[in-house]
Amino acid sequence: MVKRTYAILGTGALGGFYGAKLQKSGLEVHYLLKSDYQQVRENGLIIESKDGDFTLPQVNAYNNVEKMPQCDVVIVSLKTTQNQLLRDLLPPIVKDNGTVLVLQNGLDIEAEVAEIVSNVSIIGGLCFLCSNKVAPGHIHHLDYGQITLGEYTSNYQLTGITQKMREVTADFENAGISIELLEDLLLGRWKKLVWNIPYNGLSVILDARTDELMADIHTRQLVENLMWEVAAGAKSTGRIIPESFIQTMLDYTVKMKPYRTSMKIDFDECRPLEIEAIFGNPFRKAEAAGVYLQQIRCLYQQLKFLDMRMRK
Ligand SMILES: NC(=O)C1=CN([C@@H]2O[C@H](COP(=O)(O)OP(=O)(O)OC[C@H]3O[C@@H](n4cnc5c(N)ncnc54)[C@H](OP(=O)(O)O)[C@@H]3O)[C@@H](O)[C@H]2O)C=CC1
Ligand SMILES: CC(C)(CO)C(=O)C(=O)O
Repeated sequence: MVKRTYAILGTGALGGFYGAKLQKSGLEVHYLLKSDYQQVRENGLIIESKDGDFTLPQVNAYNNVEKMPQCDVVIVSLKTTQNQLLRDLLPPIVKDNGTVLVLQNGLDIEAEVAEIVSNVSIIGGLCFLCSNKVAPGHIHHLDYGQITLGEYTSNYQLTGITQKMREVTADFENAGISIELLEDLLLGRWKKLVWNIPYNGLSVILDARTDELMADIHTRQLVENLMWEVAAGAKSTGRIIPESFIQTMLDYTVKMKPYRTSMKIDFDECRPLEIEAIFGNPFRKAEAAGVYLQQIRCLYQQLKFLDMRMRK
């Protein structure tokens, strides 16, 4: 059987981790980098992981997509704040009839990708991962790692489990990454937002870790109210998030090790925040369906202020 080749668009905390796992399992992986290019080209990748540390002294590193070979599967793992680059980065490296696997947080990114490339399958992946890039080419995987995958079709109609989903799943599972398959990508994306909207947003605005947000009765209530509003957003697009799921997310976070969300880390390190993909797209999608997500819009407005002030 011919092995599929992979490209990683953005070799950071997430792309570096999954790419290195795929390479370690025997697949050919090509990594696009920016500031870490020289270091990674010369020294490879270091993965410090709760599942076992490993290094890849030699990797296929690039700082220009034009030099990369076309690959069967292209993993989009930039921060969504860089997605305006996809128009230039994606077309040269994805094979005709290949797959684009979007592993970013947020909503509606697959629809943006579909406007850029045609004759490819687009799969969205929700990553339940806690990983940080701690130095150039050095990734620290703290916890979790499972990915939930669903294939995108126009307007997020239900697809069932497709052949392309099964192929990607086989490669990831062979690399030791657990996969769950979804027939309804849009529902999966809304469910991931049940976590990301309250915790990412409040962690920045209130300067708090997840354990602090859960320990205080006022912030815990805020978290829960926001989760309900995400469920209302989902409902406006015809997707039902059951009450039990909200309870599961609250319980999951209470049991989690105290966690500084990725948005809080970005804020602390003065990097642009993924506000549009995680907050803007959801409230705009709901508004287009006639439902006004007041609390989420309020978080969005505060985060936009903080992001703008930080950049000044
Ligand atoms: N980290 C995690 O545990 C999780 C992350 N996610 C999501 O995954 C996505 C990626 O996040 P994460 O990996 O944490 O982010 P990182 O910032 O760690 O990684 C993004 C990488 O993209 C690189 N990059 C940026 N611009 C370019 C460019 N023009 N060419 C090549 N490389 C470029 C960055 O390089 P440089 O540093 O040089 O700018 C960086 O290494 C986000 O949407 C996030 O929300 C979802 C779940 C968990
Ligand atoms: C929920 C969490 C922290 C890990 O499961 C995550 O996936 C994220 O930061 O987006």
